[in-house]
Parts: sequence; C-alpha cells; structure tokens
Amino acid sequence: MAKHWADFQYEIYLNGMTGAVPRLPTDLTRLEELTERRLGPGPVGYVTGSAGDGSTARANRAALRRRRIVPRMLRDVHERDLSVEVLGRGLPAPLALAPVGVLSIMHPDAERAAARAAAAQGVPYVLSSASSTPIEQVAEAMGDAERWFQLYWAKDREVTRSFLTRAKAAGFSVLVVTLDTPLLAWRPRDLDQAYLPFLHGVGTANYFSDPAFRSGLAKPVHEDPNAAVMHFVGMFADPAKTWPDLTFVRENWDGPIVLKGVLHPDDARQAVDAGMDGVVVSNHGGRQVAGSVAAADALPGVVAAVGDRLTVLFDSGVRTGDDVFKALALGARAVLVGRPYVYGLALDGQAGVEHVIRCLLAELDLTLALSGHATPATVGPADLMEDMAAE
Ligand SMILES: Cc1cc2nc3c(=O)[nH]c(=O)nc-3n(C[C@H](O)[C@H](O)[C@H](O)COP(=O)(O)O)c2cc1C
Ligand SMILES: CCCCC(=O)C(=O)O
Repeated sequence: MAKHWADFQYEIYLNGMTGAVPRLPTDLTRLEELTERRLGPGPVGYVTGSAGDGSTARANRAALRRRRIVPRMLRDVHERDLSVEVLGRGLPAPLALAPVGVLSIMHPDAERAAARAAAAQGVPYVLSSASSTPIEQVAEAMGDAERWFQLYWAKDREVTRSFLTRAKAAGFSVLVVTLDTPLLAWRPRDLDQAYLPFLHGVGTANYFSDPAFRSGLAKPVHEDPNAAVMHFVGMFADPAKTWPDLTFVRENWDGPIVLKGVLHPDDARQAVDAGMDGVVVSNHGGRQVAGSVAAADALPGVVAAVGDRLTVLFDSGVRTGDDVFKALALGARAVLVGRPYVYGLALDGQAGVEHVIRCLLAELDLTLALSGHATPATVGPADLMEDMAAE
C-alpha cells in the first residue's frame, strides 16, 4: 500500500495529546509574514522580492486562486497513491524542491539542510548552480537520494563543462537548464537596499570551488572577494545564447534535460526540436519579467503544444496542496516549489523544510481524496472551473 501523506494530519493531533503543536503554521501562506519578521532586511527582501512592482508574482497567485476545484463524490478514494513517473524516475509524489541560490543567507545549514529534508521525505532536490555549498558537499549530505542539478549556462564554456562533469560525478541525474535569467532583472526591493546577496560575505561558494571559474580570476578569491563576485555576475549567464547553442549542453550531459522558464508554446516546440526531455513552465516566481503572463495561465498552452512529447513541469506561485492539484489538472506532471521551503528553512532549518513538504503533500493527498481522486493520473481540466471574482 502506498504511503498516505494525509496521515500527517492525525500525527499532529495525536502529538497534541502531550501538549505539542506544530512549530510552524500548517497554512503555508503564513510563512512569508513570519520570515519577514525573522530575517534581516537584505535577505528577506531578496527572497520575498520580485521583479518590478511585483505584479507577476501577484498574478501567479491570482491565476491559481481563480481556478476552483469542482469535487466529485462516491469514487472510492480509500486507497490512494500519489506516486508519479517523471523523466523515467519514480517519485513518491508530484513534487520537487526548486533550485534556489545562496541559501546561506537564510540559514547557516543552507543547501545541506534543504537537501537533507528532501532526501528524508523522498522528493527530488534541485541544486542551484548559484549555491553557497559546493556540488560535492550537497551530494554527500544526500546519500543516494534523488538529486537534480540546475545549470546557469555560463559565458565561459569551460565553467559549464566543469559544472556538468562535477554534477554527473556527484550523482545528479536530471539537468535543469534555466533560460529565463540571461540577466538579473530589475528588482526594486534589492536595489532600494543596495543588497546583492553575493556581495555580502556569502559569495557563491559553488563557483569559487570550481577550478575553471577560478582560472578566470586575476587574483585568488580570498585576496579580492568582491572582484570574484563581480566576475561571477558578469559570466554566470550569457544573453547572447540562442537555441542552436543547446547542442553543447546536449553533448555534455547524457541524462534527461529540462528547460526551465518556458512560457510560450513556440518555445516549448523549439525545446522538442532541440532534443530536450522536458520543460518547466515557470516565470521564476515573478522574479524576472515584470508584467509577464502568470505561469498557471501559460501552462495549458504549453501542454497543448508539447504535452505528448515532453515532460511538462510547473512552478511559480504554488503555496498549498490545492495549488498543486490545480497545476496537475492544468496538465503538469509534477510541480516545483520555491519560496515556501526557503521560508521553512529560514524559520526552522531542515525540520522547517520537512514541515513544508509534509504539509503540502498531506494537503494535496486530502484535496485529491476529497475531490474524488485516488491518484494524480485521473486529475484533468474537467476538475476545474474559473471564477473571475475569486479572491
Ligand atoms: C531566493 C530565490 C533564489 C532563486 N534562485 C534560483 C536559481 O539559482 N536558479 C533558478 O533556476 N531559479 C532560482 N529561483 C527560482 C525558483 O527556482 C523558482 O522558479 C521560483 O521560486 C518558483 O516560484 P515560487 O517561489 O513562487 O514557488 C530562485 C527563487 C528565489 C525565491
Ligand atoms: C544570479 C541569479 C541568482 C539567483 C536567482 O535566480 C534569483 O535570485 O532569482
């Protein structure tokens, strides 16, 4: 029998018999406000902030809330199974932790804590290129748990080649190539405080640990750390790249490759032509193009264009189990979640990240059951209706 994630509900109530209540709220939409009070203004602005006036991040939430579930009754949901197959791997649930850089500004245990939490709960951890912990050390913290690597596709080919070699050797299976960040967007919350996390003593240790990166520096990192950070800022991504350049990535990675940040159906079709295995429909949590289409509004078009040829994943704005349900209903195979687990990390380290995963999946399990589904496979557009007046 598959694990019933909803059992977490009665575990919480039973623990309550000894006076214990969860350390963090079980309504994950409340974590942002708590994090605002916990972290310093620089880090909190960086994690909660978005591009421009924040309209894309708000649109992401609105597009999910606007879709309402139409539950079905009497459909035997006694035995449920949330497991899904994604890119040839069996996952216990349709969820992965999104790549998030510089986690050391959120919690001293940083990427190791997030990776351990993912491993403990069995969901894939997607490690950011811009992590504050080197690739190998994250792998070591994870044992043989499922791990994916997110590539910032550098100007310097040798850095990209080196990252891919290191990630492969460290047991990362799926490559996630982020396309939506060829430049860092206009982010007023960071600009108004003149706060660029990489310049505040946390650097991007993953780059600093890389021999190919270091060989591009005029002076060793410890002699001029700010110059090293500015070198990173100038080379971590490459606005000159075009679709044919993907050949290089394909030739240097023999596992599945997923393109993250696809919103237009024609770009999804180009991903097929480029021999890719999947896409993440995402607007980077509203952090890149202000005024962009909401990710959930872009999802059906991408699914219609390539859903039979590529694995379509989704992120941007997922905060609750019913949000995950809605993304599945719109055609996503699985979702990535970003800020909520970072808030969990900031508030309670590894335990906080595990709390977020368990709440999301318990709520998803119950949403499925209460809507008449025993598995994600049966969920589809007929489970949703649109309510333009929804709050
Ligand atoms: C603080 C922060 C740092 C991020 N760093 C990266 C990164 O290094 N690479 C990447 O592909 N996406 C990065 N993202 C975007 C996430 O992977 C993901 O697309 C986004 O957070 C999803 O939206 P959500 O936060 O609403 O769940 C970052 C997001 C945040 C909030
Ligand atoms: C250099 C880019 C860093 C991380 C990122 O993707 C984000 O802040 O959204």
